[in-house]
Amino acid sequence: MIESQKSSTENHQPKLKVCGLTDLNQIRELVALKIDFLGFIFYNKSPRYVLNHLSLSEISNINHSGKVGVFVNEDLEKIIKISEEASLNFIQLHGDENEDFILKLRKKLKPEVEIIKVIRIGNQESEARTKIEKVFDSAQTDNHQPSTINYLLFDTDSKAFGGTGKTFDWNILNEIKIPIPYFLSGGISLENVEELKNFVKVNMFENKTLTKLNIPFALDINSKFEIEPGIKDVKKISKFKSLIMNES
Ligand SMILES: O=C(O)c1ccccc1NCC(=O)[C@H](O)[C@H](O)COP(=O)(O)O
Repeated sequence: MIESQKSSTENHQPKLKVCGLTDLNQIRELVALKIDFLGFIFYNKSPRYVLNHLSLSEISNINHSGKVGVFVNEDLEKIIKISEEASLNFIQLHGDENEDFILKLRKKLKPEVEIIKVIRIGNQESEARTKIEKVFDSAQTDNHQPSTINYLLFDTDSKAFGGTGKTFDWNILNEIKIPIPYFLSGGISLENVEELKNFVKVNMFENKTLTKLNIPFALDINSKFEIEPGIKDVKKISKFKSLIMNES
């Protein structure tokens, strides 16, 4: 984890990821707003499929250290190629990628590129727990580096994989030991800011030590801040950022 990311966890102030970007002017505005992570969808069934709008070299030329490529059950060599040609900093695996695949990917990716593994949450706490344990049992066995997966991202389960605008019951996460920093995702909007702040507060209050804190490392927003798929409402994002960072 890089230094700036550590200090954010220690301050209990979640970082912000805006996902599903397709427009260079909007990306410039979001960079000026100091958005921490910029998400690009490389899944051609998504209405936010970035390669319908931007080339890999245009993405590569965006000067930002939080460029996240989102992939769903993609071919490993294709992920490597895109990661290098678009100069991505993070790979978000949003499908059913298994431990073997993630390990192979880790070995082929540049060491500085970090992996975010998505866990899609349904209605059952026990199911969520099993999914987390499965990811970690496998990632930590044999001589695997503990850093195979750098972050988790919890999103709402759906056949579309992501970008649904639907929330899951965040309280499911309260009872689960989450061993690494995580992104909270799925239907986050201006309408649930108070609920979100409450969730973060409850977690800070109920856990005594920093290592046990279950608060999100970052919040991931997408379809609830759009005018149409891939076109963001930057004013709305700016308002959300102020509210969540207690700036207003
Ligand atoms: O956004 C998409 O179209 C998408 C499609 C397939 C897989 C992932 C996708 N998005 C990835 C994200 O990280 C989204 O931000 C996340 O699913 C939350 O989206 P939303 O519920 O719309 O806030």
